[in-house]
Amino acid sequence: MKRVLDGHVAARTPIWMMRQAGRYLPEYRAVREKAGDFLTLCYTPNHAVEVTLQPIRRFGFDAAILFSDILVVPHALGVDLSFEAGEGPRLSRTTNHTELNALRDDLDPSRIERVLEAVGRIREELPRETTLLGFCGAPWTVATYMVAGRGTPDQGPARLASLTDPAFFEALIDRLVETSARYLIGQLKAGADAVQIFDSWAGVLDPESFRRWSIEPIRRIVALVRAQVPDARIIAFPKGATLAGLTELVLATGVNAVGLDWTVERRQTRLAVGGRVALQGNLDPLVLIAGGTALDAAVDALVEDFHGAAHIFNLGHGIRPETPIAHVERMIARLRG
Ligand SMILES: Cc1c2[nH]c(c1CCC(=O)O)Cc1[nH]c(c(CCC(=O)O)c1C)Cc1[nH]c(c(CCC(=O)O)c1C)Cc1[nH]c(c(C)c1CCC(=O)O)C2
Repeated sequence: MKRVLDGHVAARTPIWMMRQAGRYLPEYRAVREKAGDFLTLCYTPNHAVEVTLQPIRRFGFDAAILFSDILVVPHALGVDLSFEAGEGPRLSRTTNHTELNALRDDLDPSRIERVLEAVGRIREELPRETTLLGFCGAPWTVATYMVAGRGTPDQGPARLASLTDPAFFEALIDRLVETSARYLIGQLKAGADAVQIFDSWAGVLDPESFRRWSIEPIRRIVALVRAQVPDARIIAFPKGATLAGLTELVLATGVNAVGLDWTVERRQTRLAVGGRVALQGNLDPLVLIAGGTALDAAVDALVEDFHGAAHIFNLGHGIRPETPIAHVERMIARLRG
C-alpha cells in the first residue's frame, strides 16, 4: 500500500476498511466487554494492540489502523469525554476564549504516551508487508464536537460559533492544528507508516468556510508534519466535500491520497485529481450490509471505475456494527478474484 500512496498503480489493489476493528467482530466485542468502557480500551496498550490486529488476522487486510479515536486529542487537552452506549460521544463544551484558555496547550503525555506505546507494539507485531496507519481528526471535525459537546445533525453549533466569534474559533482551530501535528509526528516516529486525517464533517461547510476551516488547517498540519518527517505519507478524508472542494484540497495541501465517500462520482474525480494523488474508497457501507448480488455489482463497478488508477480499496465511511462478517468475506473474495 505504501507504493500506491507514492503514486504507483498496484497489480493487486490494497484493501482496508474504515472502522475495521469494531462491534461487527465478536472478538472485538469480547475485548470491549473485558475493558469496560471504550476509553479504557483506547488507553490500555494491550487491548489497543489486540483489537488493531484482530481484523488483520481474520481478513488479511493490507493496512491496519491504530485503534483509538479522534476525540482522544480533545481529551488529552483536558476536555471531559465519555461514550454512552448507543448514544455516541459526550464532551464538556468549549465555546469561548475562557473555556479554551482553561485547556492545556499541549497533549497530556500521560494519555498520549499510552497511544504511542501501542503504535510501536503494533508495528512490531504486524507482518512487515502490512501498512500501519495512524490518524487524527481534522481540526474542523474535532472542533465541531468540542463546541457542541456531541454529534448533531449538521454541527450547527460549531458553524454558528465560527460566524459569531471567529476570533475564538480561529484560536480553537490553531490549538488543534498544533497539537494534532505533534500527535501525528509522534505516531510516525513511533512506527506508523502513514497517517489519515479524518474530516468527517467537511460536508456541512459552504465553499469559503471549507477553504478556511477544512483545507487551510489540513494544509498547515501537512506542512508541520513534513517539516519533521519529510517523507510522511498523508491521506485526507474530507467526507461530503464536493468535487471542486476535493480538487482544491488536493492542490492546496499536498496530501498523498484522498479518501472518497460513497456519493462521489468516481470517473470525474479520477479525471480531476487522479493523476496527482492516490484515491481511496468508496463502497457504500450499506451495500456491505445488503450483501448478495447488490454487493457483487457494486464491487465490480468500483473496480472498473478505478482500473489503472493508484487506488486503495475502502468503504465510503466506517463499517456499521450490524454488517454480517460473511459479507466482508464475500467482498474480499470478489476483489481478490
Ligand atoms: C467522527 C469520528 C469519531 N471517531 C472517528 C471519527 C472519524 C471517522 C468517522 O467519521 O467515523 C475515528 C475512529 N474511531 C475509531 C477508530 C478506530 C480505527 C478503525 O478501526 O477505523 C477511528 C479511526 C473507533 C471507534 N470509535 C467509536 C467506536 C465505538 C465504540 C464502542 O465500541 O462502543 C469505535 C470502534 C465511538 C465513536 N467515536 C466517534 C463517534 C461519533 C463515536 C460513536 C459512534 C459509534 O459508536 O460508531 C467520533
